[in-house]
Amino acid sequence: MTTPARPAAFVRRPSPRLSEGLVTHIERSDDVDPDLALTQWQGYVDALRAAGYTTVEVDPAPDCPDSVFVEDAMVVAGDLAVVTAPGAPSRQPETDGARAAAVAAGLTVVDLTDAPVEGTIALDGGDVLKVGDTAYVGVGGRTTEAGAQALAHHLATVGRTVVPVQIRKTLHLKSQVTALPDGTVVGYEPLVDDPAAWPSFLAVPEPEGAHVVVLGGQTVLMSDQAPQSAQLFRDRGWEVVAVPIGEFVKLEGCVTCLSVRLHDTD
Ligand SMILES: NC(=O)NCCC[C@H](N)C(=O)O
Repeated sequence: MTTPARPAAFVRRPSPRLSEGLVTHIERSDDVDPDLALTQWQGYVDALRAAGYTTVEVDPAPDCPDSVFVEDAMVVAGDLAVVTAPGAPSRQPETDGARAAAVAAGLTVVDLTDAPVEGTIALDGGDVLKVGDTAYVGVGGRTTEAGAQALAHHLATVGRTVVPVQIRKTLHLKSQVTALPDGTVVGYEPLVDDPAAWPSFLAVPEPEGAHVVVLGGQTVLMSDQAPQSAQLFRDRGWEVVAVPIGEFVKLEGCVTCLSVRLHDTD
């Protein structure tokens, strides 16, 4: 019997300029603590490792305040890494390090913009929610229609289908919904554009309960600021690992955006 390969995840150390990161749908906080952010980031990385992940550090980008949100720079499906075209100009330099890390990891690497699509191609990885062979792509914030079409072009090569979803209420699609291991989509209803659009939707009682990272098997990783949602998930049979990520939430981040998991669910 062969030993299954350990799952892997890309992470990126926070920039010392984290407090200058973008905020769009929330008030800017004046008390982002870079030391606490680094401690929380290390705790998040440790939680991935404790769940059996090998973590691979993308080279830091100290001049890019939002670079810790590495998920936005790359979409991985199977062995394919699509280097994104971030919708915010200040985040576009983040993709060079992401591309280098994906090449070094031996993935097949393509650029999102290298697709036969008309119009402005922009897409953040935070807008891509993978559930089975479907990638739901949030359009309307950082991601354009052309960006979703370009991703569809690339993901078709690995047998994935893109379903565009219009978003208005949050920065990214995965700021409003993510999926449990069985594909149930979870979201905090006041921030979900259209709960009825999801085939299987579970409302959670806290905003931060909407964000889960599937760690494989029965386990999800989430913020420690959503204890009632965590209990709801436990009651449904899932194991929950909860971590403090408050300094990143102040910059409109969540658990999903702090890593790129090299497996097919989010
Ligand atoms: N995928 C994510 O949820 N990314 C969070 C990005 C937050 C960052 N401050 C931004 O506005 O781009």
